[in-house]
Order: sequence, then structure tokens, then C-alpha cells
Amino acid sequence: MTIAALIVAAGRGQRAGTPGPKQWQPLGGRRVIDWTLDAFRATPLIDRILVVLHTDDLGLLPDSPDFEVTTGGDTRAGSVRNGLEYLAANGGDVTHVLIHDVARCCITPAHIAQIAARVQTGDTPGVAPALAVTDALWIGADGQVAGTQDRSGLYRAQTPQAFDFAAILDAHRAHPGGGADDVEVARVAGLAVSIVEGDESNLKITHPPDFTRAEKILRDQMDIRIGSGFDVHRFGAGDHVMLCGVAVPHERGLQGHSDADVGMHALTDAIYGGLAMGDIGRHFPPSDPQWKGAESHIFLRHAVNLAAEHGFKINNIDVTLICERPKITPHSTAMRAALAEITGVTVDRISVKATTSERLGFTGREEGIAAQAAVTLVKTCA
Ligand SMILES: Nc1ccn([C@@H]2O[C@H](COP(=O)(O)OP(=O)(O)OP(=O)(O)O)[C@@H](O)[C@H]2O)c(=O)n1
Ligand SMILES: C[C@](O)(CO)[C@H](O)COP(=O)(O)O
Repeated sequence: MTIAALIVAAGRGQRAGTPGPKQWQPLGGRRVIDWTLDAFRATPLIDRILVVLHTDDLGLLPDSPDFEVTTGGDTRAGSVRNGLEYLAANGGDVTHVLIHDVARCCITPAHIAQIAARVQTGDTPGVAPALAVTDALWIGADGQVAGTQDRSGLYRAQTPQAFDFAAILDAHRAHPGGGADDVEVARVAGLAVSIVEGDESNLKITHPPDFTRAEKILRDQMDIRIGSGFDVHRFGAGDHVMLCGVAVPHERGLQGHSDADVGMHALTDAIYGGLAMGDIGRHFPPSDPQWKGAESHIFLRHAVNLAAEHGFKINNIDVTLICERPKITPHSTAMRAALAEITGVTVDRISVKATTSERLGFTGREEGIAAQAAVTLVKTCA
């Protein structure tokens, strides 16, 4: 079974009142489209992501192994049709498709997963989220109420709308004019569509005030954590110390069960701390002989992967090494690069700095090196 997400993003956003199409506008520090894409990327049930772009916009989305791109049509339905034809022609193994408006950028991975899981059961060819209308409905004419409308049984449709792939492809081919949405096309073709509960937060940015609403929703969905770590290793025999992944020549080494990289250990603990998932000793017990002499990047990689598994990105890293000697500054660029390679964080978001303790205490007496680290972890959608 292969589930594809088809994100239509070829519209011009005429009603949004922005200088360019709404999907490229900044929202909470990123672009609207980036939020939408990340929600689908973070949904494990989604196997493929296809973005349908206007030909004028092709250069605006950098190439990524996470998604494919094709071009759209003059209408939303035309863009959906192009996307479906692309999926049919490229790979051909798609069994289900979730069709989504790029402008619904507050969609959550949990909601996507619920819809994908339902269509995957095969008990219905179509599944779509919607909210029952709760306001009274009027018919207006010339600014006057000209009539009323019974609201019972009426719903406000949202996306993603999920379908059996072959069935919705046939439906769009049979009805090239399309409809307001893909549920309308499916229904004209005789396909049953089940309703799942929609989400008030899953708004479609349409008019200028919607940007402010969407930004507030995204901010409320964010989970921002700060983690801190601290470690100490004692000097012993040796001719170098391992610090933040770099072998720094010194007349002594650091003692420890592993390679005693005190900086990397502090950083690893900071990540575990931000996740509230214990510490390095819990994940790699010193009593376990398999970690004797282990290179510390193993620990750091474990913490980084754990963060990713729980949906967190490491936003920035700040490590402070506390020692009289060796001098750290000549090696800090190499240390930042080593940490960047392991964590995937760009070097401009990694700081490695040092301080002495003014010859006071154990670091001042050069009995060992201490390190502390801070990280921020950010989960962008619930
Ligand atoms: N030719 C089109 C028209 C619309 N869409 C997409 O369909 C979704 C829903 O459409 P809408 O909110 O109406 O977006 P726009 O067409 O961009 O906006 P407007 O109608 O205000 O111009 C959006 O994600 C939009 O990018 C598309 O892919 N191709
Ligand atoms: C598909 C849709 O989002 C369902 O509510 C909606 O119909 C698209 O909006 P448009 O403004 O009509 O393109």
C-alpha cells in the first residue's frame, strides 16, 4: 500500500491581499508552504509527497528528496488533475491519495494520520474532514436578510480529502471541469465519501486576517524546550584530550569509561534533558563493558535520533568548556564543524566557547575539565 499526499499550491491567492501568492508569504518565521510540507513530512503513514506548483513558482521550492514537484492548471481542479496524472505516470504504485490545499498550513500530523488510516482500511473509497455548521444560516440580498436556511445536516468541508487512488483518478478524468472540491468530483462519479471530524484550527488562509489567525494557531501548536547538560572528566596520562569531537594535543589525557569527551557528553545530556528522557548514564550505563572506550559521537547521535523520533528539531547549541589549558579557541571552528556533522545543525547555530575558572577550584588546579551545554529543541506541529 502506498499513500501519497498531493498538495495543490498553484493558486495565485487573489483574495489574500499579499504582494505574491499566499503560499510563499512569511508566517511565523517561515513560509506558509513550509508549514504545510512539514506536517506531511512528519506523518509516517505518508509515503510520497507531491507538490503542484504554478510554472512561475518552480524556482521557489528547493529540490528535496522528501517531495516531488509538478505543475498545476488554471483552476484548483486542474491542478489536482495534473497531480493525479503525474502520480499515475511516475511510479504507478499509489493506492491512496490525500489531496490538500497548501493554504491549510495549520493541519497537524495527527489529523493527517487519522484521515490516512481511515481511507487505508478500504471500507470507503473517500474520507474527508468537515465541521458541522453551528451558526444560523441566512440568505442575503442587497445587505438584507432575504431568507433563512435550515443548517441541519450541513457541513463546512476541509482538506486533506483522501481517496482510493484509481477511483479518484477516474472521477477527475470523467469530470475534467471539476467542482468546488474533490469530494464533489467523487460524488458526481458515484463514490461514497465518509465524513471525519474536522478541526477549527485547520483554516484555509484566504483573506488578509487569516494570516494572523494561522500564526497564532501555529504558535500554540509549537513545543519549545530548553535542555542543559553538565559534565566533568579528570586528567590522567595521555597526549591529547577529545573535546567536542576534536583530538586536541595536550600533555595529559582525560580519564573516563568512554573517550571522555566532556563537551560532547554535556551536549548529549542537554538533549536528553530537553526531551525529559533521562541522561547519558541511563542510556549508556558505565557498568556495561560494551561502552568502554566508546567514541562519544555514538551517544550524541543516539540523543539526536531520539529527538527526531519525537518530532523535535535542534534549533541551536551552546557548549562552554571550563579549563585553564589546553587553549580552546584555536580548535573551536573544528569543534563546531564536528558537532554540525553529527547533529545536522548548521554551524551558524552552534557555539563552542571556553572560560577559565580564574585558577580556582578543580579546573583552576588543572585536575580536570568541566563542560556545560544548552540546547533548544523545537517541535513545530502537534
Ligand atoms: N489554479 C489553481 C488554483 C488554486 N490552487 C490551490 O488550491 C487551493 C485552494 O484554493 P484557494 O484558497 O482559492 O487559493 P487561490 O486560488 O490561490 O486563492 P484565490 O482564490 O484567492 O486566488 C490553494 O492551495 C491553491 O494554491 C491550485 O493549486 N491551482
Ligand atoms: C477544497 C476546499 O478547501 C474545501 O473547503 C475549498 O473548496 C477550496 O477553496 P476555493 O477557495 O474554492 O478554492
